[in-house]
Amino acid sequence: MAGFFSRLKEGLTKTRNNIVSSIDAVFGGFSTIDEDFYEELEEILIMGDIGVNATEKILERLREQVKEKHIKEPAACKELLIESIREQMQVGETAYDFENEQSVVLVIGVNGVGKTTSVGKLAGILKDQGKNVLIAAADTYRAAAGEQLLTWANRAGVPMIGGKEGADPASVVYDAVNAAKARGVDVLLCDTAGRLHNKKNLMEELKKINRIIEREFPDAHRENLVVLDGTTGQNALNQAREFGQVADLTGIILTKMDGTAKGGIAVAIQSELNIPVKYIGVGEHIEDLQKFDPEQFVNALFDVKEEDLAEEMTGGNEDGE
Ligand SMILES: Nc1nc2c(ncn2[C@@H]2O[C@H](COP(=O)(O)OP(=O)(O)OP(=O)(O)O)[C@@H](O)[C@H]2O)c(=O)[nH]1
Repeated sequence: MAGFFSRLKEGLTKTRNNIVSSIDAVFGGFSTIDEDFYEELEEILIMGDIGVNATEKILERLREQVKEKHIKEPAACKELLIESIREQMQVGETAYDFENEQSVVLVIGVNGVGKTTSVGKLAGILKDQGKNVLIAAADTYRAAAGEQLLTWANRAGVPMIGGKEGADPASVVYDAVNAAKARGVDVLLCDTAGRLHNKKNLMEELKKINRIIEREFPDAHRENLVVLDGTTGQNALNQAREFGQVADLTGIILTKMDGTAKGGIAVAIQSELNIPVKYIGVGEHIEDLQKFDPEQFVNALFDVKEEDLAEEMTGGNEDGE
């Protein structure tokens, strides 16, 4: 787990250097907690893509706590700010039932966000858990997409079912679902296209794929993961909302968090979408896709030291790691 945490921390370096060092500068630069202090914090959080709504909630909570605890020194409320961000990210227990049941996992998202890469990484993770995994390459619009996925499938040591360029993606899914049933596959991972002639066609195709899975494999546990590119900021929220109109989204894979200084988007997503971030991508290697733990994310971001965590845990958090 230590390796995981340090990879996460390393992946969040750009965000830490941006948001967290600016926050530190405010804590160090103000001698009293006044409106200017809150305004500066607000600006930094919004600039870091935490989003207007989540920022408002975070600062409202901070103000309450500052009042309640009679805090006068800005430096003394850093912990409270971190805690308030943590609170905003809590969405309850995140379930990974697809790991333990026969499942079909549909991976959707717009073009270039990291769907194929994430399917490949996920296949590797599940295979390492001893699962029988099958990949369906339902992005038949781009020949390179199938080849790229095959490279990942080979790397993960997992079979793949694809179709010729231009084949009907729904027919690839049909074949893959039936193969999954026949072979007793634990998890079928379906990569989908991110680009069609227009958005309407893309959405219609996803609906069709959904219907086929429901009809052919009604007993399978379903997981619909939308992939969002962390570097696209608030746009990512809109994409999730749009995909949410055609598929019952069960989780988010937030990619490229290593490539952005505005990793606050994870806070905005957790706080505003009501769909849990299940995985976070912090690099291009297989081990750079990690299960998302909001607590760990905030600790990695703010570089919360182990001693501080131990203190917090003895403060009543019994189910800490
Ligand atoms: N740095 C970084 N790069 C990533 C991450 N995830 C994906 N990428 C890169 O993002 C690029 C696009 O990823 P793809 O997996 O091809 O995206 P896609 O959504 O399948 O794209 P289409 O097939 O065009 O729809 C690739 O160069 C990946 O290596 C990540 O977490 N960090």
